[in-house]
Amino acid sequence: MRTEQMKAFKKPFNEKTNGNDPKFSMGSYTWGTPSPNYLRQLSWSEAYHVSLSDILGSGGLCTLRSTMEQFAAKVSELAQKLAEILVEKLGQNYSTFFKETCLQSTCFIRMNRYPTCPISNQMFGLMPHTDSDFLTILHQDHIGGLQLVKDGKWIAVKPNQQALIINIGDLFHVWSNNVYKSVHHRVAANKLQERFSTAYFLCPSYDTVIQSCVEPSAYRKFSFREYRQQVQNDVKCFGYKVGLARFLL
Ligand SMILES: O=C(O)CCC(=O)C(=O)O
Ligand SMILES: [Fe+2]
Repeated sequence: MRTEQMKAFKKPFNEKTNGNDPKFSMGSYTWGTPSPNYLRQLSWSEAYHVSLSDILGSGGLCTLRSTMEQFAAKVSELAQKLAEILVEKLGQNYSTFFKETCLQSTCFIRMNRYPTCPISNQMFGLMPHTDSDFLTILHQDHIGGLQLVKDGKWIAVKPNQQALIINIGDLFHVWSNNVYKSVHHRVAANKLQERFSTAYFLCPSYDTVIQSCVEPSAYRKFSFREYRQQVQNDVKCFGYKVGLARFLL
């Protein structure tokens, strides 16, 4: 998977941006941040953010897409299992909720590349954020740079290529009514070495209503579509994601 990912990023810029190669939907390839207001809001990275509905059943014609499909099949099984365990630990009986709402076709894979950055002390590889999903399964290479907030402090996640990193996302945060915390994370820019990572986002269909599994809920109900829209609008207007604060009751 990583080899195919590296090949995809090696393509000339105009091939990546015109959306024809490697045949993902228009807009899957992104670089930087959509509308930064100042330098520190510009992520020093490029990514393919791919809806699995684009690649499922693509057959063997494109090596990247069929590799992604195989990767997704394995990782989605793991994501489902983890979600089930997390629900069970909450004492909730929603054993089929994730199987029914987070189909493979509604999930996403994001391939990230962080090029070397000559002004690494002024930039992030990826701006601080939380993920807008139920949970994320992340694989990073040996370079390091991922950091997360623990007890109010930014700490580095030691790179380990033999391990997967599991992040709770905003939707589980709401669903568990603040029991599982959506983790703030970011990637430091690196002056000397490029870095790659691959993320699988467990997402529901856009119509799914997100609400806490217990009452009284700290958040108002919203659809996943509404949440994505709000996040996109905020990023466009302010240069950053406001996130769950918008939905607090
Ligand atoms: O590259 C990483 O380690 C983090 C990637 C990430 O947070 C994301 O794609 O949402
Ligand atoms: Fe993330």
